[in-house]
Order: sequence, then structure tokens, then C-alpha cells
Amino acid sequence: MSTVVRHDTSPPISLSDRWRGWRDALLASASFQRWAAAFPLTRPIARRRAAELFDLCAGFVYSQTLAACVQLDLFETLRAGPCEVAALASHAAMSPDAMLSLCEAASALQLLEHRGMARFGLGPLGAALLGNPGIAAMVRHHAALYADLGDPVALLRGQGRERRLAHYWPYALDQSGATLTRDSVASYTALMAASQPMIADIVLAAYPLSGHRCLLDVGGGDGSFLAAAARQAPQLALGLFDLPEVAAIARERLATAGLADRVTIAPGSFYTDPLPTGADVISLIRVVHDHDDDAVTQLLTKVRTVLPENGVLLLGEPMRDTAKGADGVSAYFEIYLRAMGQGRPRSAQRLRELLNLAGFSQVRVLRTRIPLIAGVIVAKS
Ligand SMILES: CC(C)=CCC/C(C)=C/CC/C(C)=C/C=C/C(C)=C/C=C/C=C(C)/C=C/C=C(C)/C=C/C=C(C)/C=C/CC(C)(C)O
Ligand SMILES: C[S@@+](CC[C@H](N)C(=O)[O-])C[C@H]1O[C@@H](n2cnc3c(N)ncnc32)[C@H](O)[C@@H]1O
Repeated sequence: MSTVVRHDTSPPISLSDRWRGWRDALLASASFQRWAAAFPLTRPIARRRAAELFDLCAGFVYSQTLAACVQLDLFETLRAGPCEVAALASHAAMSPDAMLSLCEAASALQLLEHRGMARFGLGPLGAALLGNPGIAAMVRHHAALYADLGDPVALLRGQGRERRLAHYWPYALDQSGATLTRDSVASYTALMAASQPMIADIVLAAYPLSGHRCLLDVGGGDGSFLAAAARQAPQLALGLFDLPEVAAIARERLATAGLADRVTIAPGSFYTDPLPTGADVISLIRVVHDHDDDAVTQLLTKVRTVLPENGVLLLGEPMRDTAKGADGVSAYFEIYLRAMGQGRPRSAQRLRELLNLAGFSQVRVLRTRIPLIAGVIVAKS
């Protein structure tokens, strides 16, 4: 066990420090807690705080309950209707007792629902998950993140041994992209494609592209965002810039979607290569939060210089502090990106500062339908 040795024992100085010091001492006192849980007016607060703290202690168990359901395709199986536990158990090669535990846990988490004795159907959250196949893909890939987080302190100290998440995103280990192979980019590109529909819906609803002539999607992955943009704006010419192995996947995927004639694909690294010119709108979707401030400033400057005057930058990604009640998003990406090895979740305010630093003007933060999934900012060159 390690404890911080405090040399500075001077009392708190500001009024707010004093008030918080008093509050913390009260909350940390076992006798205050006993009193607050017993007193009828404070009991609801005590219960709520206890439940919040319990959720933090148990969060990993909740996540792994969800992971087991996803791994066993339980939600897909129950899509057609409720099933007996015995049937689910034999399908999953486990004892009915073990399956009952999983189903009980999942129904306590609203993923499943009791539908009679030893019979379960979808719960409201399990059903919602089916509407966004990207969520199940995210849950599956969490195996790498949670393996790294087995020893969170080692991870934070940079002493994590396996670094499975960094290998999952190999461009975090090789910024030039020169050593990346098709195999090494395939799984993250597939994950991004699976989760892209929910992102594209939100970004394109916040900023419809119907007024534009040509969209360049930088870090565009397999082209799923472009395909959604093409459906929204039939007049739009399309361009995609990504690392060579990813660009090759995009070429195939966009040809299969019948968009080969509308799209120009430029392979390269935005760290070392120039971006193509000609677009009047450039999108960076879930790209900026992957990179540190210096790299982001350089990338944004590069984007601005290839845009015409009054060209538009469209930036979409999860942001800190954008949604009331979505503090979990900040916590999640803070630790996620640390495990990945680079990048930061940023607030809209911080992104505004970086955009101004790169020479953009008229920066606007747009409302999105589900801010927890993505925030949107547009700016003019
Ligand atoms: C029917 C009756 C009786 C009433 C109806 C009541 C009603 C209106 C209910 C609403 C139902 C409804 C519409 C539900 C909708 C639910 C939705 C939209 C849920 C969405 C959930 C999204 C989740 C859980 C998203 C999770 C995202 C994650 C974990 C993202 C991870 C992203 C990563 C790892 C990105 C990595 C990229 C990198 C490396 C950082 O660049
Ligand atoms: C998190 S993914 C987002 C993909 C896509 N925009 C989406 O939202 O589905 C980041 C993308 O940036 C690309 N990328 C990372 N580093 C890059 C670089 N140096 N140059 C070009 N693309 C890069 C990755 O290959 C990947 O496709």
C-alpha cells in the first residue's frame, strides 16, 4: 500500500475549499452516515449515494454480465420471443443453474425480463441494444480494454505488460502507418463501421450536407460515414483520406455500395502527407480525440489550408461536459484513451480553442440528438 506523505499542512485557503473540507469530513464520518440513514429527511439522499457508490464498485460485474449476454448472442436469440432457461442453457453449453444466474443478473440490469417461471425475454435495454448493432461490437472489443485494466495502476504508470488495446489500434503505435497490415487494421475498421450508423445519424441530423458540393472525410475508415452522407445528399462528390491499408478497405466497400464513380480515395498519413484539395466541407469524425494537442493543432491547420475560403470543417465525436448526466462518457474516454496510448476526450470549449489556434473562425457547437454518442462542431476556414 502506498500513502501520500503531505508536507504542506497549511489550512485550506479559499471559502470554497473550506466548505468542501467541511462537507467531505462530514460525509466521511461513519457516525454522520449512520445518522443520515436513520433520519427520514436525509434517508433518501443516503440511499441514493449508497446506490451510486455500489454501482461504481459493481460496474465491472455489470459490464461482464452484458459481455456474457453478447458473447452468447442472448439478445439475438430472444429477438424472436421469450425462451425457457433450459433451452438457453443447452444452446450456451452451460448448466441451467448457471444460465439462470446470468438471466437473473441480466434482468436486474434491465437487459432481460422475467416472462414466467424460468423463462426470460428481452428487457428494455436488451431490446434497445438490438437497435444499435454497434453497441454489441463495442462490448465485444472491450475484452482488450478490460484485460489492460486488470491492473489499472500499472496501466496508468505505463507499466502495463500486454497493452492489448494499443495493439488493437496500431496507428497509436506507428503514426506513419508504414508498418500497418491489412490484418492489423481490419478489426478496428470493422468496429468503427459497425458503430458508424448511430454516429452518422446524429452528425448528419445536426449538420445536413445538402448545401455542399464536395465532402472529404479525413480518417474516414471504411467509408461508412461517406455512404451515409451520399444517401442524405445525392449531389455530393465524395473524398476519403485514411492510412493506406484502411483506404484499400474503403475502396472495396464503397465500390460494393455502388459509389465507386462518386468517390476519390487518397491513401496517406495526415502526419506526413498532404491532404487532397477540392472539398468545400471536410469531416473529422471520431478522429480528433485520438490525438494529442500538438498533433491536433497541426491536423486542423492542414485541414484549414486545403479548404477554400469559407469552407467548412465538420467535427463529430463524443465530447466532455456536453450532456447533463453523461459524465460517464468523460470517465470512459479518459481511461480508454490512456489505455490506447494517445489522445484526450475534449470539451466543446477546448475544441473551440484548438480550432481558433488553427485559424478557424465562426466556430459553432451544434445540438445533437444524443450528445452522449456524439457532439458536433462546425467552423469556417
Ligand atoms: C415502447 C414503450 C412502452 C415506451 C417507449 C418509451 C421510449 C420512447 C423509449 C425510448 C427507446 C429508445 C429510442 C431507446 C434508445 C436507446 C439508444 C439510442 C441507446 C444508445 C446507446 C448507446 C450506447 C450504449 C453507446 C455506447 C458507445 C460506446 C461504448 C462507444 C465507444 C466508443 C469507442 C470505444 C470509440 C473508439 C474510437 C477511438 C479509438 C476513441 O477513436
Ligand atoms: C477512430 S477511427 C474513426 C473512423 C471513422 N471516422 C469513423 O468514425 O467511423 C480513426 C480513423 O483515423 C484513421 N487514422 C489514424 N491515424 C491516421 C493518420 N495518421 N492518417 C490518416 N488516417 C489516420 C484510422 O485509420 C481510422 O480509420
